[in-house]
Amino acid sequence: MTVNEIFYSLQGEGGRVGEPSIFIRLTKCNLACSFCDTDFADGDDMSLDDILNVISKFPCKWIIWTGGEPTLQLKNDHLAFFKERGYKQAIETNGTKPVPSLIDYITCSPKVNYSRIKELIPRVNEIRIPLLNGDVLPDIDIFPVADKYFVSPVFDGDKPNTENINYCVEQVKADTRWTLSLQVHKLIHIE
Ligand SMILES: Nc1nc2[nH]cc(C(=O)O)c2c(=O)[nH]1
Ligand code: SF4
Ligand SMILES: [Mg+2]
Repeated sequence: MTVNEIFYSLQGEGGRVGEPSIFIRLTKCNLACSFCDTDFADGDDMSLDDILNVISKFPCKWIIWTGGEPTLQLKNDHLAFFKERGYKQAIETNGTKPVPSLIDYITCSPKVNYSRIKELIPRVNEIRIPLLNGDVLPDIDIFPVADKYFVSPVFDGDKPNTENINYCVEQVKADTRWTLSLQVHKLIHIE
């Protein structure tokens, strides 16, 4: 696999915020969002053993596959390798590709083609939609069934954007099926 970076931190967003997690950021994405906060272009080829060598140093059994768009590379063969070694595996996906079945926790952060996501990924653990001041919050029913639906105000890089946050607060207050999610890792300056 081509890997951009591997780091150990706390999940900074969504329904599992604060949980220790090993982030494996895979190279490549099939979208080019204006607000993208990740430089995922570079990467090194790593075998599954190479990756295991790095992550086994961390006292944690949860992996978060992210990117870029991790579904462009991630297959059940990869997931089975880590599952056999006692890891649980989550994914942060943009919802444009199917998710391999061995994933234990799916966060879908939709950016485009909202109505197609349901066909590709019928059930997710969380939807976490990035929103900018003035963006129309889509009807929640367009998305796959989820345990939780989050609105995530887009930050200015690593800094909170007060206008975006206030706008998202109003959206959530107006439709209580949504919950606000902040990028806590940026607020507390961790990776
Ligand atoms: N702490 C922390 N939590 C995160 N949750 C999703 C992230 C991502 O970049 O996909 C991320 C990240 O980069 N850092
Ligand atoms: S889908 Fe995610 S990683 Fe890809 S360009 Fe958009 S924000 Fe960046
Ligand atoms: Mg990030």
